Amino acid sequence: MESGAKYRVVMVRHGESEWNEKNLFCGWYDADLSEKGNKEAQQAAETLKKFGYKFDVAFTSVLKRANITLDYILDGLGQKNIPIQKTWRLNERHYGGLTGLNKSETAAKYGEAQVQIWRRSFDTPPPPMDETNKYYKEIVCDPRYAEEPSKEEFPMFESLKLTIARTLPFWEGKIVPELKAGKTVLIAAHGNSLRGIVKHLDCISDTDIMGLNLPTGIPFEYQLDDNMKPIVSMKFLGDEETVKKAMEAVANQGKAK
Ligand SMILES: O=C(O)[C@H](O)COP(=O)(O)O
Repeated sequence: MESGAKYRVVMVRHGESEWNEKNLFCGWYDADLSEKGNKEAQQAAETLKKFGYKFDVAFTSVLKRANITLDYILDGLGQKNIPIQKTWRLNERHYGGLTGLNKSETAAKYGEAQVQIWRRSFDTPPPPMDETNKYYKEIVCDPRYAEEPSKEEFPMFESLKLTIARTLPFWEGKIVPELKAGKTVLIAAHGNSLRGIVKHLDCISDTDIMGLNLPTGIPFEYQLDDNMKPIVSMKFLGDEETVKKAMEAVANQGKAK
């Protein structure tokens, strides 16, 4: 590790999902990985193996696109026996009433600027999901949420600010203690739940966070000092050009065709 660094955590956004492929707002809908997403997850395992990563504990959401990505990675590393904690607090941001809509069609209807605000602003939430949304029942009545979140906590929409409000307590309460215990941590989660953690670690402003798009399936590392401050920040394990192109592709999902 770099000098002054004490803790290492690797984060990875799930591989491309079938709804990413169709360019649909996904959020808490439990989309599967696309064929490309499976391959991205397998490539992530190969990359992490090449760099010799050995994880002690992993964290993921309760959504299968992240869980399958994690499974591919741990399987590829031969580390499937490490403890895994799954939590709704690492779920993707809840896209509310936009869930299931096509991002380009939504940009054509409401304007690219409005879609950019819904996708990337800090504290402007999407419109709420209500019972007329095709996916309302499937999400709200999902047995995986029987215990938590509580009825009061169960989101019908989330801004990044609201997402951070439920992700950060888990980071501080469950992930940081593992790091302080000397564990190397792997987090397989989602574009916006990870944007929230990154915003916190790097103290990114509410304005500057609008410019961050995380690519699918490319792991990135943080090395943190004793005060959890980054010594190494968002170091992607992939060549710069590939990462840049992948980030641009995510940004362009919000363009009207
Ligand atoms: O939930 C989704 O639609 C994606 O996984 C993340 O979408 P975004 O890049 O539009 O925020």
